[in-house]
Amino acid sequence: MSAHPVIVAIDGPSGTGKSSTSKAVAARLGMGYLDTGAQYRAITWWMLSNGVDVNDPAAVAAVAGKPEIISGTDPLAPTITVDGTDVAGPIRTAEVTGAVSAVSAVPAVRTRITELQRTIAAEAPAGIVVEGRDIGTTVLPGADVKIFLTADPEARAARRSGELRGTAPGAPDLAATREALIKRDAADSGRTTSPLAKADDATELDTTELTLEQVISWVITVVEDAGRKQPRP
Ligand SMILES: Nc1ncnc2c1ncn2[C@@H]1O[C@H](COP(=O)(O)OP(=O)(O)O)[C@@H](O)[C@H]1O
Ligand SMILES: Nc1ccn([C@@H]2O[C@H](COP(=O)(O)OP(=O)(O)O)[C@@H](O)[C@H]2O)c(=O)n1
Repeated sequence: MSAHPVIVAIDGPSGTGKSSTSKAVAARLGMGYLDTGAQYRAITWWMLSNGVDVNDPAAVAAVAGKPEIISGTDPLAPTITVDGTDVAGPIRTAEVTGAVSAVSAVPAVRTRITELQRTIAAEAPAGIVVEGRDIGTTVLPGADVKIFLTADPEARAARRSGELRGTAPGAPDLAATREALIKRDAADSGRTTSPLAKADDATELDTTELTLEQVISWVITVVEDAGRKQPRP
C-alpha cells in the first residue's frame, strides 16, 4: 500500500482509548504495536524491585541503563520483559502506577527508553502503531500519521475504573481513580522533558461520546488515507 512501512503515533492522556484502539488498528491492518507506557512502567517496576528511591531523580538516573527491557510487538499478544522476567502483570499494580510519572520524568530514563522505541519502530517490517504521550512530538516526529486522543476526565475515570474492577480485586473506587488519573496527567503534562502534548501536526479526536469501535474505524480511515498519499515505490 505504501513506499515504506507506515508509522502511526497515537498520544493522549490516560483512559482516552490509546491502547485498545492501537492494538485493534494494528491487528486489523497487519502492523506491529508498541505500548510505550508499558516500557515506562517496566523500568519503574525494576526501580521499585531494586529498592531505588523513585523520588530521587539522581538515584534513578544513575541506574537507568541497567535493566534490559524487551517489548514484543504482536498486537494480538503484546509482551514485556525485564531482564528476562515477564512483568506484564506486575507493571499494572497501583504501586507502579503511583510511581511511574516520577520515574518517567527523569531525562536519563527518557533518553534510554526513547532510543529503544526508535529502534523498534525502525525495524518494524510491516509498519507499527506506537502509543504513548510524546510519540508525535519527540520519539517519532516524522511519523506518517499522528493522532491525539482526548476525552472528558469523567469518562476516562469511568473507563479506567470499570477496567480495574474487572481485573484487580479491591481496586480503588471511581472518585479515587479519577483523582489519581488527574494527578498523573498533571505530572505528565507538567514535566520539563518531553511532556504529554499534542504535536502541531497531529489530528485530535475527542472520544468522550464515541464507542471504541467508532474510534478504531476513524483511525483506520486516517491510516489508510495516509498510505494512499505516499509516493509509489
Ligand atoms: N471510546 C470508548 N468508549 C468506551 N470505553 C472505552 C473507549 N475507549 C476505550 N475504552 C475502555 O476504556 C478503558 C481504557 O482504555 P485504554 O485503551 O487502556 O486507554 P489508554 O491506553 O488511553 O489509557 C478500557 O477498558 C477500554 O476498553
Ligand atoms: N510515551 C510515554 C508513555 C508513557 N509515559 C509514562 O508512563 C505512564 C504510564 O503510561 P500508560 O500508557 O501505561 O498509562 P495508562 O494511561 O494506560 O494508565 C504515564 O503516566 C507516563 O508517566 C511517558 O512518560 N511517555
